Amino acid sequence: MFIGIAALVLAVSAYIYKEGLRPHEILTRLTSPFVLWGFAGPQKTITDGSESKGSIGLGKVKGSGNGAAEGVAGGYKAGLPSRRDKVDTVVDDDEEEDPTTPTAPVKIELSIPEVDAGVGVTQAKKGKARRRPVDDDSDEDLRVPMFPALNSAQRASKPSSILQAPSLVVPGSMGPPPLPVPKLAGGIPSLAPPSLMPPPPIPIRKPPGSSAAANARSAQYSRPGPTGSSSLAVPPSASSLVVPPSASSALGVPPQRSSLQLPPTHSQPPPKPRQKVILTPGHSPLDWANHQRNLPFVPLRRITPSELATHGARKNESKLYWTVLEGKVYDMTPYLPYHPGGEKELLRVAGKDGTKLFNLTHPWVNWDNMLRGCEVGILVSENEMLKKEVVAVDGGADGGEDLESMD
Ligand code: HEM
Repeated sequence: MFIGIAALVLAVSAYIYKEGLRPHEILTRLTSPFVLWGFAGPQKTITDGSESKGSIGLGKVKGSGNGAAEGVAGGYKAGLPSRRDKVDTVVDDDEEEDPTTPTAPVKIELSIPEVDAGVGVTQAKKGKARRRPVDDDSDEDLRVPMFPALNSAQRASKPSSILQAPSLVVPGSMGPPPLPVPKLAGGIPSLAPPSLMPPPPIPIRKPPGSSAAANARSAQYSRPGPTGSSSLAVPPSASSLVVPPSASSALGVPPQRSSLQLPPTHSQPPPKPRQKVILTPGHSPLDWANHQRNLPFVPLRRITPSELATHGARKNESKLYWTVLEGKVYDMTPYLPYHPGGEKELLRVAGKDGTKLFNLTHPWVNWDNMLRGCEVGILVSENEMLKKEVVAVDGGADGGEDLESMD
């Protein structure tokens, strides 16, 4: 008895050492037969003759052909030949043990719900036992096939992490069902996790003669064309795209008339090209400002149109050129070389009233300030000259005149 127990302990120890089991795995393997047998009732037993690598129960086999076996305290020990083909019936703990039957360790697989095709199954029930046909080579290999099979579709569809997790895989038990794999509309399984949304459908070109729904779907993704009813469509007659006449003339393109465009107006004459002359050195506007300040004082006097005419461009013996701007007579002779428009233009108004022409040419020019030192008098009629003698009174530094004293 003692020797038997010692041998049993040694065998178990040797098996544990060989398998490299951890303590919790040993407890799991020891307790699973009890739990499964006691609460789950009869279990299927695979007797495909594979080598024992799955769960191991410790039990005794009753006899060698009568089908009585005690599957609670036995199991195949490492190195022992398989006796599964001798096991006909698996009985419960409460079944009476036949003392005459030699006990032998038997591997009893308790938690294999299904097996692959071609594997013999013995389904044990309490008090009864049914046996399915078993392969003849079950003596040599009692190994429990892993479920699902290595080449099954279920294993291929499972994440490898689930199958490899030791806490989730109970030897001899069925694994979790495969995770649902979302499929696309075309039947192609998606590789994305099920929590993520599938990508949007690929827009399909509208084939001619397709249905109305397909037309609406394709119109959602298609670019609006000129014939579409979208608000972004460009109207066929876009007058805003017509090149304006000014730009087209500059580019040398004939202008395109549109019904919304105003007709071209020619109310204003084309601008006159500038006629600035190249002034001689020392005759810039700044030079004139300095030169005007140094001009000698000239007493103002009454000047008649006849006298003004003697200071014109022609038949001018004095070579002094006068002009009238708004009633004031100016001797523009010193300004001639400083005039940006040239002497010729300035002499056009010599000996006469030049107000109108001056304002037509450059009304922005402050002539009163520019010609302050050139003023010689005021323009009076011939009748007024005959009445009174004009006497120049004011001879100040700024060239001002006392017009009251002239009267
Ligand atoms: C008598 C007093 C006049 C004074 C003080 C005067 C003064 C000036 C000044 C300061 C400018 C330069 C304007 C600028 O750069 O914007 C100018 C330009 C010119 N002036 Fe006179 N001017 C006088 C009379 C005249 C007259 C009578 C004519 C002849 C019609 C004339 C014809 C011009 C022309 C053609 C220019 C060139 C305009 C241009 O730059 O495009 N000016 N003048």
